[in-house]
Amino acid sequence: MKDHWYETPRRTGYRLAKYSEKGGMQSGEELSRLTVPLQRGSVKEGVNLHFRGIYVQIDGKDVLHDVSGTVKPGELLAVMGPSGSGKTTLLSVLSGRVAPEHLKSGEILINGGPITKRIKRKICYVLQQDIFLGNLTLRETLMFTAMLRLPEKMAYHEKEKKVEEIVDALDIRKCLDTLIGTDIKRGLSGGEKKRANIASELLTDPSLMLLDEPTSGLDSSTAYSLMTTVKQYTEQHNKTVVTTIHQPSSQIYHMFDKLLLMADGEIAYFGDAHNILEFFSRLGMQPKPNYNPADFILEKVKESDEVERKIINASNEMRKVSTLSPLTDSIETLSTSRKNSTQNGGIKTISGQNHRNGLDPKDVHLNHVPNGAVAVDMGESDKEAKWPTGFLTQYKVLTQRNFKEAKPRLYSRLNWIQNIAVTLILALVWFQTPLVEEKIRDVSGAIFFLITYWGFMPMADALLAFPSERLVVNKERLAGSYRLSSYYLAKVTSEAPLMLLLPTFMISVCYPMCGFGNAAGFFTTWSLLMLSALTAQSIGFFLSSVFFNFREGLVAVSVFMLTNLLLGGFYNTDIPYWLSWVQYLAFLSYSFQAQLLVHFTPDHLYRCSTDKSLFNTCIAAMNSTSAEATVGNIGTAAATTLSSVLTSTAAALNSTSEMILNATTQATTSLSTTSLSSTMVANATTVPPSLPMVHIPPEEVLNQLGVKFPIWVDILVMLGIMFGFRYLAYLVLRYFRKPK
Ligand SMILES: Nc1ncnc2c1ncn2[C@@H]1O[C@H](COP(=O)(O)OP(=O)(O)OP(=O)(O)O)[C@@H](O)[C@H]1O
Repeated sequence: MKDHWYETPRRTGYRLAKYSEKGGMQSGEELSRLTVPLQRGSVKEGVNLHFRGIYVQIDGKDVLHDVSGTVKPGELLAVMGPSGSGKTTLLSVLSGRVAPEHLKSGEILINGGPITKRIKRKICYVLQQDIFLGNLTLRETLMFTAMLRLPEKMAYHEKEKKVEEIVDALDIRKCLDTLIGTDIKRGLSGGEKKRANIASELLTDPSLMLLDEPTSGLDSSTAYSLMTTVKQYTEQHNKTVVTTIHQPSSQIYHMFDKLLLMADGEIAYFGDAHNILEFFSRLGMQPKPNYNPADFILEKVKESDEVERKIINASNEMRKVSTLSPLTDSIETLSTSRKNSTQNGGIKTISGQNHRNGLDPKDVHLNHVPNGAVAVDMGESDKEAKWPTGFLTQYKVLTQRNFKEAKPRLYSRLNWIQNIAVTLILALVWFQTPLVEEKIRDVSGAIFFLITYWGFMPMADALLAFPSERLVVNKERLAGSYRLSSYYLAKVTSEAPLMLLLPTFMISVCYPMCGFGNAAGFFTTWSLLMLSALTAQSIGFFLSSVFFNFREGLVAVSVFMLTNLLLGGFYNTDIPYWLSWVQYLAFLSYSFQAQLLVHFTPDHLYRCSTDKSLFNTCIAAMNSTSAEATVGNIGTAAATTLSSVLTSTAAALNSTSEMILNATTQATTSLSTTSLSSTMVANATTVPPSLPMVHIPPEEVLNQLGVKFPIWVDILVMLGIMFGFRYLAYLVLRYFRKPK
């Protein structure tokens, strides 16, 4: 074996520090220079990455066991190994995303310094899955990323230019206006998505790029073209790239500068990728001529446990020799002598060069400059803001992005069809409902339906709010793109107007068609319906933050709504005392009562029933009408008697005088008329004769319908529930849904 392991960067003019298994260092005076030289001031350089002795244990199993390596600017390190050998875990460790309880030990140096929180944010980590918001186009995706992750002071047109450059570099210009796509809606192809994934990470111009399986799922020519692009980008822009890869073609394999072969969490080889066959041949393992080296080494590692052990042992031997070399000695000395080794996200990080220069690791940080790579500053206090953009910019950009993303979800064709159908049924069934006592129950039924429907719908819609974009938000939060608070506020702000359009449509059609009131009444009814829908949405947000699984969330919404309905006093007024308190928590009950209060008002009176009424005012009016009718009956009887007396007197006197005859005729006529009237009055004792137009006082209707509180109490309670649940959802996201 010849030269391998560490060498100082060509670009910085340092001499090669070569080691051989036999002889150790051949040119070692630069051993102290493990990294790119760091000078005071801003030095636009690449990043040297060193990791050493990484141990990761998950559930008692050693996932990574003493893994070490190094990569320089302009180099492409491939991490290969059978499935489950720990490749992804290693990338997670390098990006600082492994839980502290799993990372038992290890050191990671970036340019000889520790990975501070800010440096961590400058490392681009392209995940294996292509995580995007599917309803945005590629251009929108990249522009929103640029707006969020590039410095605020960078002009908009510069950000556009940057996007254009990256799009060209990755050859995805032709699909700039194509939707990313979802499971249902087709969009970018697999290869385009991979490029888009890398493009969105490259926007921040990271110096260290960690790519997890960038070619998985791609056909060989797409994979080759993608890796060619990555290789060119690495060299041209002096990037340091670590990529995991499963089974590269030989063409792709030859692009790698270094290879880290993993087997069962251990190193089976680390060194120059082109020396791998030599390493295997020294172990007596020769590939057939023209055999793909990648296939060969993976086959060997997987051949049997003994072969795997033999390869690992040989690799360890090779590393031992290297450990004796002055270079690694030097690392050792540095690591042990370090006074200020720091703990960062579970990763023990040490400062190398900086300490020797008498500088504190805290003073080493990476600054992003718009057009260059990472600028390594030393000796200056860390003045860089924690976030690339301010709260307001984040809020504005995220609101716009969410508005675009949520619109297709909330205004899907299915949603419109459903709502138009329900609106039509409601408007036709309750069409021009007359304002009579018999219709009070019907109208309150319509109100109840409206608030229940607009209780359930926003709640169920909100269930998808967080789970649908959880992966994107987690990825962006881990990359330090924005604050959770700005995301959350943007989310609730942008979804509110979107959600309110459909109930507004429904109430605007139904209110006049059903004859529910005048314009003033419409406004208050609409406002209360919106408040109710927003309250329901808040509960949905909360449930969505708790249950990331949609099915579980749907069950939670159903249980919540049914509890509201069953214990809210709508169906049963005789709720057991130990459960009766629940009705005071039922938001539907407040919403319903508020709607009743604005509907049954003095401007919108209902007429008493002409049959049996339930309302005191109507009963009293009915009774007084009956009494009047009885008094009239008595008068008629007296007239009849008088007429009879007159008639009989006339007959008795046998008077033929005209006057008396006239009187008799008049009396007879009067008798027949009176008899008719008497019959009518007799019938009116059960049905009053024309009951005067009596209206039911609204308070009697409200009392009858069980309204308990004044409207301001209902509104206050709904506002309380709305803000309370929104805040609870935020707390859940912040403390229980931290991205890992
Ligand atoms: N969170 C976890 N809980 C339990 N086991 C885990 C966890 N993460 C990783 N492992 C285990 O660690 C081992 C290495 O996993 P890792 O994903 O790093 O492998 P890999 O080489 O990237 O595999 P692949 O090539 O299939 O993606 C596997 O055995 C895996 O089951």
